[in-house]
Amino acid sequence: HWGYGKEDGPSAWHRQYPVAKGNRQSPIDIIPNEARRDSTLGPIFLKYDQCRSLNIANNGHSVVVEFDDSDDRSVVLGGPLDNPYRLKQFHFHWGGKGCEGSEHTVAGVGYASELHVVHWNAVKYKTYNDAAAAPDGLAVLGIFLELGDDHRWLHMITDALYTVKFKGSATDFKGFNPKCLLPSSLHYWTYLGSLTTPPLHESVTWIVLKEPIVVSEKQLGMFRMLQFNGEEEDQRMRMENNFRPPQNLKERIVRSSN
Ligand SMILES: Nc1nnc(SCC(=O)Nc2ccc(S(N)(=O)=O)cc2)s1
Ligand SMILES: [Zn+2]
Repeated sequence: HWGYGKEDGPSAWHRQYPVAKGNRQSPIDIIPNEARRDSTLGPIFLKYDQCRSLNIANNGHSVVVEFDDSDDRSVVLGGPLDNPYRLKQFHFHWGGKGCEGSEHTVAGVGYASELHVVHWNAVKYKTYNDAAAAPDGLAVLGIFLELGDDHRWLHMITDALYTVKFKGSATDFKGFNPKCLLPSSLHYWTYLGSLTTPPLHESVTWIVLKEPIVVSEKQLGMFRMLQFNGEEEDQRMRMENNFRPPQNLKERIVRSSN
């Protein structure tokens, strides 16, 4: 199975997932000076007030908070999107102590971590899995985390991490609204890309926010108590450095909101 180690990591994924060498792979290095300012790109709107979080889980690659996506109660719309996209889940990618950990980089510089808020096009597709394999199926909001003071709301996530230490564990996680994890500005870069983990489907309209949120090293360190392995496995592997490095931009352009 795929992972982030030497043998099963990003450089090996192409063997089982040939699309890894495709023309719209993610993440990428975003070069602000080369992004095209597009006046037709309007603001994005995040309608999360009615969102219903369900659980928090360790899927062996990251920690994921899932939402009830049985109706259009919470969606992202506007910006580059032709339809509203339904909130499905969010998860994180991070590094080792003091190392970089984001997936997208900005002019070659990485952040300590990156939050991905995953939405799917329920107007055009019947199920999430159908959408996840379609070129306009997903919209993922990328938010950079940089190190500084404690984030006032992240403790709601880090306080729950001990309950999902091992791969395959999940616990109830109700009443969490990801709005509390947003920066003050919703200015963004956008480009057409892919899932950043297998199956690497080229189905994502990426919306990467320019402004990072600030979390403390202590808070980010709590994520490293998670393990890639299941409770019953002998080999204990700390969950860290679960990020794919930037991929070739190929024939794509990155657009910038105003
Ligand atoms: N046959 C299939 N396997 N897996 C799927 S879709 C599962 C899924 O949601 N994967 C997923 C992978 C990466 C990302 S990410 N890091 O946000 O690009 C989001 C989501 S369809
Ligand atoms: Zn992700």
